[in-house]
Amino acid sequence: MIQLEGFGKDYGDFTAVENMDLKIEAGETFGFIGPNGAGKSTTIRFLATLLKASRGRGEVAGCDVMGDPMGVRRSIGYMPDNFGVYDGMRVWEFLDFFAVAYGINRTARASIIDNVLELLDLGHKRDDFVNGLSRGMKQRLCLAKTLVHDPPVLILDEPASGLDPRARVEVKALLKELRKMGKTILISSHILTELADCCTSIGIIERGQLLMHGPIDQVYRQIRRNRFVEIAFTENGDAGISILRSSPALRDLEIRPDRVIAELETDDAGLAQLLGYLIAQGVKMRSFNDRDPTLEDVFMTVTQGLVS
Ligand SMILES: Nc1ncnc2c1ncn2[C@@H]1O[C@H](COP(=O)(O)OP(=O)(O)OP(=O)(O)O)[C@@H](O)[C@H]1O
Repeated sequence: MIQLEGFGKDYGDFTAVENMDLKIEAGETFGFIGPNGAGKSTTIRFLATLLKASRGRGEVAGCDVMGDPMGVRRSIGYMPDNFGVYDGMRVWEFLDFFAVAYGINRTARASIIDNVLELLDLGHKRDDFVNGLSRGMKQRLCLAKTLVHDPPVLILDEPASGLDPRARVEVKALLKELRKMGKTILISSHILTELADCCTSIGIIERGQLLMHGPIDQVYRQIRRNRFVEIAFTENGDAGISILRSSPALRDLEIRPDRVIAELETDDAGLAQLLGYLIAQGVKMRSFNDRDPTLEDVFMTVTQGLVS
């Protein structure tokens, strides 16, 4: 549904995105993850037909991004990172304005606006002025705007940025709902955990390079050679930490007040051996938990500390 082939973008001498290949299948919710300045918005703005590529090409819903921009625009709902709402308009008028722009006739518009308002839980704000809405409500209204022409593809640039935790949870729930409706979604974020439970696939971008992408479980598996073990010591914790530090398999060690998290390049046998050794050395533990990597772990492993 979304495809990039050798996409690159330069701003003068500066290369913002290098030679990016990407394929997102229909029905996927793709999390585009990277720190500030990584090149997410540049890629997204190209896909939304707002920016020309310096090299390469892209396709959205079968339409060539540069050859058929109108086809692409009809197929996408785009939410920019810096969105604005027009002052002096009521909520329903704002949506009606975009529905008119998409050429939807008057009769259809009324029911579409009602449906979209209901989906976004904005029905009670129908007649409010948009400039009086809270940030969270404005963000939701912007999301509503992307849906009025019922596009198969949604391209959302940091839709949850600046929202409080409750509003973030609501955005995530909404994304799941939209996925169930069959939408293909590309969503960007620099907050890793934000996307962990609502994406089917992810791509990790840093300094203009897509370092890794694929189905979320595949990406996890690729880095699975590194194991993340959470250990809570009850006695001789200092000795435990020294043992971990002297292990040749240790890649990273995070020490927290109640536990440590060791990243180890080893297998099941190696972990069993380490556990046995800790016990033999008189280190007491209430847990030694080989946990699944989190999105944060994946990101740190993949970017290998290039993040400044
Ligand atoms: N119009 C422009 N002219 C010059 N440089 C630009 C322009 N737009 C973006 N850049 C640079 O290109 C790089 C990528 O920017 P981009 O906005 O795509 O990153 P991003 O991953 O979306 O970051 P953020 O999370 O901060 O939005 C940055 O170094 C940015 O400063």
